[in-house]
Amino acid sequence: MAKSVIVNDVTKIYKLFSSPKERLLDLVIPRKSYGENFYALQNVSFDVDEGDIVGFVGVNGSGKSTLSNIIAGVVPESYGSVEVRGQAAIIAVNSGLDNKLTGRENIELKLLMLGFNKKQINELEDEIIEFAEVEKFIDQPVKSYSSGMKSRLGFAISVNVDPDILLIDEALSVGDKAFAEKSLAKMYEFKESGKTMFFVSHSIGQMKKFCEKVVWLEYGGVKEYGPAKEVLAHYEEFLEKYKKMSKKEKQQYKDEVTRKQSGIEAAT
Ligand SMILES: Nc1ncnc2c1ncn2[C@@H]1O[C@H](COP(=O)(O)OP(=O)(O)OP(=O)(O)O)[C@@H](O)[C@H]1O
Repeated sequence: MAKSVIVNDVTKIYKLFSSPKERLLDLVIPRKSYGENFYALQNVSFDVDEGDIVGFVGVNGSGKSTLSNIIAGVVPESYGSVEVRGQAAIIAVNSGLDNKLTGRENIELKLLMLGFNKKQINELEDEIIEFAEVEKFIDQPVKSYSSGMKSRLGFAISVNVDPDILLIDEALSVGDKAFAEKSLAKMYEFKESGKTMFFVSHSIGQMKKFCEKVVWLEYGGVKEYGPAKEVLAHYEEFLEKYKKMSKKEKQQYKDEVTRKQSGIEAAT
């Protein structure tokens, strides 16, 4: 089976600044001393076959969105590499639309960036507008849209460009029931056509229904990767325990995991 995505030792570092002044200083005189390095992902490796449907699970802040955005090419990795065969498109709750532009301008910009020509854009535009159900508002700036409208438009653009790889980040949790059903039908179409899909959701039920494999992320590292049934069973077991932990115990657990990830063993 041909590989569709190879994630090779990917690390993502965000710089955390203590003040806007520090951020500015870092821009003017970039020095290591400005800002603190925060590891959102650390040495993440796994690969995915063509046609696989892969879920990302993990508690809040474990790096699911960062990883999806890196695979989609929206966010650059700091170290490591991601090989992607074909065109990837991401659908996210935060739909990646430019608020200052109108809906139509956003469609055109996104399609231009994906390499479509004027004729193809004209053909696709109406389909996208109709799918998103935003006909009346398409020439208004996106900042005037409701969050449901924004996510419908983001979803419509991503699925209608017919990408080889589709990443869906919590996108099914917004919008009304009718749109969610329409979106799900579109995703099943993708599944049937044998395309690779990534799926981020806090709903284990949705994961079970949809995914064949699951990557369990824990504070930026891969805790487990394998058949969905197996990994989700382990993750559910963990969640039961995690939910019962106090804030202090959660912090201790996080410290222990991140210490192991960075290769520093406890002194005792
Ligand atoms: N632009 C950024 N600058 C600084 N830190 C960031 C940035 N984006 C994400 N992070 C941090 O990186 C970590 C991973 O975030 P990410 O959104 O990928 O996690 P997640 O698993 O998708 O979380 P959630 O389930 O809450 O959506 C978090 O601690 C987050 O605060």
